[in-house]
Amino acid sequence: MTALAPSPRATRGAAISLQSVTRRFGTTVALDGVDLRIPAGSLTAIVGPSGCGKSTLLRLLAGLERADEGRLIADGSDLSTHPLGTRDLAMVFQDYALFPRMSVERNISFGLRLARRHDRRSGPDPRFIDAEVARMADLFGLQGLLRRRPDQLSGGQRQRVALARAVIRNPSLLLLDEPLSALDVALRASARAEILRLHRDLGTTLVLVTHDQQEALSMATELVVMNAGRIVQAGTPDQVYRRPASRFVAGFVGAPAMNLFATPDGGTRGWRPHDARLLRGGALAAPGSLEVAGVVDVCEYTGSGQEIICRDAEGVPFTLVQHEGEEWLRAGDAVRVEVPAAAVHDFAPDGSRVGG
Ligand SMILES: Nc1ncnc2c1ncn2[C@@H]1O[C@H](COP(=O)(O)OP(=O)(O)OP(=O)(O)O)[C@@H](O)[C@H]1O
Repeated sequence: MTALAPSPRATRGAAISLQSVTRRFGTTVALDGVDLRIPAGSLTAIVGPSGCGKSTLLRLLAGLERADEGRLIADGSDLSTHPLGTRDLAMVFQDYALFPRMSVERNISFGLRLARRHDRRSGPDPRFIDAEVARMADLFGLQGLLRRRPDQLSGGQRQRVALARAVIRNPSLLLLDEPLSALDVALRASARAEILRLHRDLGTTLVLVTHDQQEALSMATELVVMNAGRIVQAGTPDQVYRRPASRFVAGFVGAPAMNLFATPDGGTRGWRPHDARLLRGGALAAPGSLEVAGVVDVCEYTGSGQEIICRDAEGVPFTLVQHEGEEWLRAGDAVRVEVPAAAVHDFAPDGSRVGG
C-alpha cells in the first residue's frame, strides 16, 4: 500500500501573489512592502536570518495573519475577501499543533473524517479513509504508532504525524514551517524525498520555510531570500546561488559561505570555495583569473573531503574545499589558488551586485 493514484480531490496547485504587503506588530515591521509571485505548482522555499519575517509571511498565506497594507491574491481572487477553504490549504507548524487527546490515527484522518461528516454522499468513505491512513503510516514510518496519543511520541514522530495529517488531504497549497528540523538525518532524507514526491505527483503548490539553506537549495524550484521584512532576492536556486543580487545574499546562501574581501573603494569582492583551484608548486594562474595567496590555519575533515580555513597576508580568513583523493593540505601550509574571472562576484559599497 504505497502508491495510490492521485485522488480526484487533488487539484492543481494554487498560484499566489503578494502585492506590497506590509505587516506591523507595534513598532516592528515584520513584512515591509513585500511583492512576491508564487507560481502554481512551485516548491517555493523561504530562507533568511531569524526574525526576518518568514513565519509571518507563511501565516499570512495561511490566513492566520492579516496584511496591514497590500493585497494577497490566489488564483485571481483576493484572499482578504475570500480566504482559501480549509480543504485547499494545509499547514504544518513548527510546533506541530496536533490534537493532544486524539490518537495518531485520529489526528491523521481528521481532515478526511471532517469532509465525510460534512458530505456523506461525496465525502470520502471509511474504507478509503483507512487506506489513506495506512498509506500515510507507511510513507512516514508511523506503523505501530497509530493508537498512541501525541504525548506518547518523540518530537520527530510528532512531526511526522503533522506532515501525514497535512499531506493526506492533497491540498492545493501546502505550507510547511521548518517541517524537518526535529528529524534525525535518515528520517530527514526520507521525509524530504516524500515531500518532493508528493509535490511531483500532485502538483500542489508548496511553500517551505527553513533555516537549512542546503535543504532549500536542493528542494526548491523557487528560492526566496528575506532580510529585515523584505524580499532581497527571488529566483531559481541556481540563479540565486550563481548570481546573488547583493552582498547579503552572497554571504547567506551557499555552504561553505562565499569568501568575502573588502575592496579599497568600500565595496566587496567574493568567490565561492568550490570555485577556487589550488595552484601547486610554481603553477601560474590562468590569464585574467584572480590569484589569492594565504596560509592554512585550520583543516576540518568532512567525510567526503576537508574544509580549510586560511588567512591571507592581511589576516582575512577564507575557506577552501578539498575532495577525497587530493593531497591533503595541513595547518601551516602556504597556499595559492586561482579563481576564474567568471566566478568572481563584485558588490558596490551599498551591497548591490556590480556587473553581470
Ligand atoms: N505576534 C507578534 N507580536 C509581536 N511581534 C511579532 C509577532 N510575530 C512576529 N513578531 C516579530 O516580527 C518579526 C518577524 O517574525 P517572524 O516570526 O516572522 O520571523 P522569522 O523569520 O520566522 O524568525 P525565525 O526564523 O526566528 O522563526 C520579529 O521581529 C518578531 O519578533
